[in-house]
Amino acid sequence: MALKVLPMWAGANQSHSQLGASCFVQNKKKVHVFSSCRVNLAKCEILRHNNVEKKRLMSLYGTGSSSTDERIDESQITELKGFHKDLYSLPRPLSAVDRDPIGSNGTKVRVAYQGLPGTYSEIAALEAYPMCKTVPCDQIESVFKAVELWLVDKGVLPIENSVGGSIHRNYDLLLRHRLHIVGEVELVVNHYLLGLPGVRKEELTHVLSDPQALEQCEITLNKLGIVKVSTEDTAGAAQIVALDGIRETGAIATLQAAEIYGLDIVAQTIQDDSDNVTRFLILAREPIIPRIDKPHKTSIVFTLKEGPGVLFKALAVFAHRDINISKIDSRPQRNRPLRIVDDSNKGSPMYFDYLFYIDFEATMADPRAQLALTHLKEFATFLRVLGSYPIYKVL
Ligand SMILES: O=C(O)C(=O)Cc1ccccc1
Repeated sequence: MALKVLPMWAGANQSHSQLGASCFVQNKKKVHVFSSCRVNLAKCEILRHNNVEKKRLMSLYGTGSSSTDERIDESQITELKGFHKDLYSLPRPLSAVDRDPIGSNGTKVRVAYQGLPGTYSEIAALEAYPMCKTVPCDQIESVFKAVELWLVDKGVLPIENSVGGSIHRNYDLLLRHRLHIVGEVELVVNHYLLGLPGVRKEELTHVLSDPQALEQCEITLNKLGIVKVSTEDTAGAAQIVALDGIRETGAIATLQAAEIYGLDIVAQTIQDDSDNVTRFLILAREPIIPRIDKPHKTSIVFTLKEGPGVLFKALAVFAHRDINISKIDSRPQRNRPLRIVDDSNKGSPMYFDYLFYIDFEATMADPRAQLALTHLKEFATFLRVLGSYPIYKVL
C-alpha cells in the first residue's frame, strides 16, 4: 500500500482521530487518515516559503475539501521531502519560542505525539505547551517525520523512566534524525486499570497496554494473575477494550483515556513504584536561544577513541569546569557494534563500541560548555550536540 512513508493520524479534532483509530481496530489493519485541515496548514506553511513552488504544490494537493478521506500518498511525500531538502539548506534563524503557545505565524503550536488521544505523551505535550494543538501519530518515527516535513511544529517522545531506565529505541531515533531537543517534561505516571462499564477486578483475565506501562505494573498484575498483552500505546489499549467489548479484558491507561473511550476505572495507582516518573523530550526543527534567567541543560552523544582511561578523561572535561552531569548512559552502536582492538593477533579482543549519552547542566551559550566540548573532541571520534533546553521544574 502506498501510505508507508508518513502513516499518522493527523486528527485536527478528536472525532477525526477517533474515526481513524476505530478503523484501525475494526479492520485489524492500519488505516491512515489525514485531516484535510492539517494538510492545508502544512500547505500554507510551505507556500509561504517558496512562491515558485506554489503552482506545483497546489496541483499536488488540490484545493482540499473537509473530508477525512483526503490522504497523502508516497509519491507526494517523496516530492515534499525533496522540496524540504532545499528549505533545510537555507540558513534559518534561531527560534526563541519557549513554552510559547503561539507559533511565529500566529497559529497555535502543533505538537505531534505517538498514540491515540489520551496517552501519557499527549499529556506531556500539553504540559509543555498548555494551549497547543496535539497531533496523534501511529509510530514514533511518524512523530519525527511530521516535524521534519513541517506538518507540525514540535514532537514529543518518552526518553526514560524511573523504573525501566532509558528508552534506547528512542535514543536511536534521535541519532538517526537531525531534530533538536528544545525542552523536557517529567510526568509522575499514575496508571489506571480500566474495564468495560460495571466490570470488577476479579473478572479480568487479560490486560492490554504499552510495554512500559505493563512493566511498571508487573508485580500488581502478577498478584492478580492477569495475562499481559502489549499494544502500541496505552490509549490504543483502552480503545481496543472499548471496541472489542470483552468483559475479561482490561487496559492500563490514563484517566483521560477512561473518559475518551467510555471505560470504568477498575483500580487506580496500580504501578509497583509510587515514584513512577517518565521523562519526555520536546523536539523541533530549530534549536532554541537559551535564556539566561533559567537553568538549562545540554544533551550530547559521542563515541570515544580506544585507550585506557579515555572515559575518565572525557568525564573530567566537565568536572574541571565545575559542570554537573545529570545523566550518563551508554549503548552499543547499532551499525558498528564491535570494535576490534588489535587485528595483528588471532583471537584478539573485540569490545562493544559504545555511544555515550550525557546531559550536563549548562547551555551551549556558556563558554565553560564550549571549552568542555572542544576539550572532549580530543578524545572523541564523533560528537553531536542534541540540544540545550530549560531544565524541567514543576511550575
Ligand atoms: O503509551 C503511552 O501512553 C505513552 O505515552 C508511552 C508511555 C507509557 C507508559 C508510561 C509513560 C509513557
